[in-house]
Amino acid sequence: MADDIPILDLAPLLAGEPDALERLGPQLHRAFTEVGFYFIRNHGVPAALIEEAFAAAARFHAQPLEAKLAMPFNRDNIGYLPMRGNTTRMNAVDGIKKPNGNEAVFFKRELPEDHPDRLSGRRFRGPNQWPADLPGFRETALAYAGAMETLGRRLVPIYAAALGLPHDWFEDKFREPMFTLRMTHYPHQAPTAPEDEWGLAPHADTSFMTILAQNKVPGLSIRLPDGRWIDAPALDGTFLVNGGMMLRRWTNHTFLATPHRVTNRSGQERYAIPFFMDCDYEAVMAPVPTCVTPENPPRYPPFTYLEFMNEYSGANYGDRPAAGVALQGA
Ligand SMILES: O=C(O)CCC(=O)C(=O)O
Ligand SMILES: [Fe+2]
Repeated sequence: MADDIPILDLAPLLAGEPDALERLGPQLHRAFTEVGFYFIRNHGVPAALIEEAFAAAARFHAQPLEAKLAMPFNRDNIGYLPMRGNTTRMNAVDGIKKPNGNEAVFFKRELPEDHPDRLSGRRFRGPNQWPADLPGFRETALAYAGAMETLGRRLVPIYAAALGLPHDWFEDKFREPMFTLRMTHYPHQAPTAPEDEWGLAPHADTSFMTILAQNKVPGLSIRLPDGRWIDAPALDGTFLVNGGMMLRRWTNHTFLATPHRVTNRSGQERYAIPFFMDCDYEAVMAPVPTCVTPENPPRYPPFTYLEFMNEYSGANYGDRPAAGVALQGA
């Protein structure tokens, strides 16, 4: 099944070979017009760091429930969301009725306390919440998020090449990109559980780019554009990357935001550590010029991260997510 999902080798790019982007661009274009997912290999992220991040996710969720509830999910989309704490409605693929069978914790970029956005209380710019009794957890989460951000920013010029843009076209829009690190725990579901009892119901991500570390425990499946659901293949030493709704809107529907879902009937606990990367807080996502033609006029007015996320999370949103808010990471 790996045949369905293109594999991009990053070695030439990371080695600085001059024609690397020219060669990767068409591969990415094919991935995002035919599948919506691609693998990357030779990405330069140490396997030990990935292992550590998975272990940190397991340690976090092994804490007593009270410790996790002490850092409740908030209006910045930061903190802990308990089991069955949300139901996929927005971006839902089929009529989803049951809450998601996972618990998750969300972290964003650390901003200095005197950062203007912190001082003015801008949404999605608040402080991370950290567990009080997990030595080393914060360091690992930040190291992993840092490695993912570096990797994500290396990938962005490939998107420009794929879209027929100058290779630095996105550069001033990804100077300090928004991101979310999500650490999810999917308890094992009984083999007899109903079909529609999802670990994570079918959805499209909100992100520009989602980077997902390979999971030793299966459970993720992907809906190809022809409607077939395939199990995500686990290729050693790779990351699986997909695009979300922001990429789809920004590219005026040229690129796919492919639905996917999780069920964990493996008999083991499953953890996942997706990293969702978006553009800068202030960047304006106006339809990419090469994606606008007389036959495909702009489908959306220009928008920002904040506008998109406010709309996505529901306008009337207090300190807690409104009941039924869908939450797929970023
Ligand atoms: O658990 C996984 O493998 C994928 C998770 C996912 O799709 C998400 O968090 O948006
Ligand atoms: Fe997802």
